[in-house]
Amino acid sequence: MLQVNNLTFQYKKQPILKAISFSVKTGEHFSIIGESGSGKSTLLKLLYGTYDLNEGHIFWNDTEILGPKHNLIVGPKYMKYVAQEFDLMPFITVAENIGAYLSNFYPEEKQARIEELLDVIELRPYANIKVKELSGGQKQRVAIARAIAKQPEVLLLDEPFSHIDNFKKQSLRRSLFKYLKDKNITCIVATHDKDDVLSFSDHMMVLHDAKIMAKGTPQELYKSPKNELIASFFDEFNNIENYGMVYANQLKVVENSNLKAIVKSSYYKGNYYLIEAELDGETVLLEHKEHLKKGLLICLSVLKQPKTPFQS
Ligand SMILES: Nc1ncnc2c1ncn2[C@@H]1O[C@H](COP(=O)(O)OP(=O)(O)OP(=O)(O)O)[C@@H](O)[C@H]1O
Repeated sequence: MLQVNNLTFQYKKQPILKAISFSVKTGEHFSIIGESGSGKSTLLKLLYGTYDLNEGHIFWNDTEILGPKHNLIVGPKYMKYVAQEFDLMPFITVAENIGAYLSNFYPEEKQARIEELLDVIELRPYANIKVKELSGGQKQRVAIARAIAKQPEVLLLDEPFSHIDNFKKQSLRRSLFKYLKDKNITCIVATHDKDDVLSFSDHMMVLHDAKIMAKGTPQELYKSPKNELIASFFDEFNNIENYGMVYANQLKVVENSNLKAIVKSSYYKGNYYLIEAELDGETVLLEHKEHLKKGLLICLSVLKQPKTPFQS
């Protein structure tokens, strides 16, 4: 288990992270989300032992993870960290980069392992291409494969698919996260992408103002977002009187109701349209299966229980 107790850190005067405590069980997939600059990358770097903490402790099982004051080489052996700037060897091939830290003692096993990893990152046809000839997204995939080559106990991923196109992203994400679960590798992901979180994370945490704003399972945070920042991570939402935060997919067009709105715009989204409408002088967003004409009067129904008087 990874245990973070009361971690506080500042690069200069301003604290970046204050009194952060959380734990991640072995084999769990844990996501860290938060706005740009909220300290996600910094936290991953601290978990890797890149800097000394100002206060607090980090443990992996019974071993404390300590910073450079205590270690000549940053990064414990059982942990791998894939940073946003992946640091590969450009003049050797994809296969050689992936195998860089694997022992040459058993060449057949090494080859088999490289091939297994090439499949995980879906880059088998590029095995013999030099890394300098790859695109940014392909390099990112090689960096991930190299990090898992020696089967770490803990993998830290910073925006792991940020350079990868939408054509590949979905299948690669499933393939990598399934591989990590199968191997019981604890995985901590800093991300801006709800698709990295919703289907894969066991738990997640939101960083804001140097603190933990919320923690829970993706289902808990999605179903009852504590505030607008959290709701906006997951989806388009509205703030509707008596109901609070209502996702666009919880607002439906019905034959008749007291909620009457005028359509302003329809945005094609593939299997639905995102409709922008005006309700009591406020803009609301809803999902609808068809395009609706600008100026159309529609009646809306909220697929959510109204708030009780005690809810905020
Ligand atoms: N090496 C550094 N020296 C000084 N300040 C830094 C350093 N690295 C990051 N910061 C500052 O720390 C804060 C948190 O940065 P960090 O990169 O951890 O945020 P983040 O949540 O990962 O952002 P993003 O989502 O944009 O990657 C920012 O205000 C940033 O300017």
